[in-house]
Amino acid sequence: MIALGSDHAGFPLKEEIRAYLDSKGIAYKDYGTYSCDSVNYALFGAKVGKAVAVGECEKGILCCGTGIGISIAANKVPGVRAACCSDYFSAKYTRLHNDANILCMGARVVGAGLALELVDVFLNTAFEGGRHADRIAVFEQIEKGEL
Ligand SMILES: O=C(CO)[C@H](O)[C@H](O)[C@H](O)COP(=O)(O)O
Repeated sequence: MIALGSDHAGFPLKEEIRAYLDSKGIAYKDYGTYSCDSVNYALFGAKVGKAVAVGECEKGILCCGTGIGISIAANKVPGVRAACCSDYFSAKYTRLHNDANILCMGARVVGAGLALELVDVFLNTAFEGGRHADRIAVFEQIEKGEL
């Protein structure tokens, strides 16, 4: 199950992604927003972040104008590794090396064509583990205030 979320700026891109997931038969839960009316991106970053952190959803996809504000919000939730990406290489390697669990994109940065490629590689690339797992373990220490 994929958690989807956006603010008003990201809403049109979220709709494109929703249609793409439907076409691929990929299950998702849409945490809003549901229109272009102005809203605060942080609320939706938090909703999707929590859904992923508690295991209600395996991964998340978030969109705002730049992808940055909503990624900052999601990353405040312990257990979230949200990556704001606008190129294919980053979307792939944030899975391989960072085990990112939320992909964030800017609807004012990337077009729908590229965004769907990023979604595809993000959802279909497995974490490499090994030395990268040791590095990710340090995130947890940071979250616990040990570092
Ligand atoms: O948080 C952001 C910047 O990282 C997002 O791009 C928002 O979507 C943006 O700030 C919203 O701007 P608006 O002028 O209120 O539409």
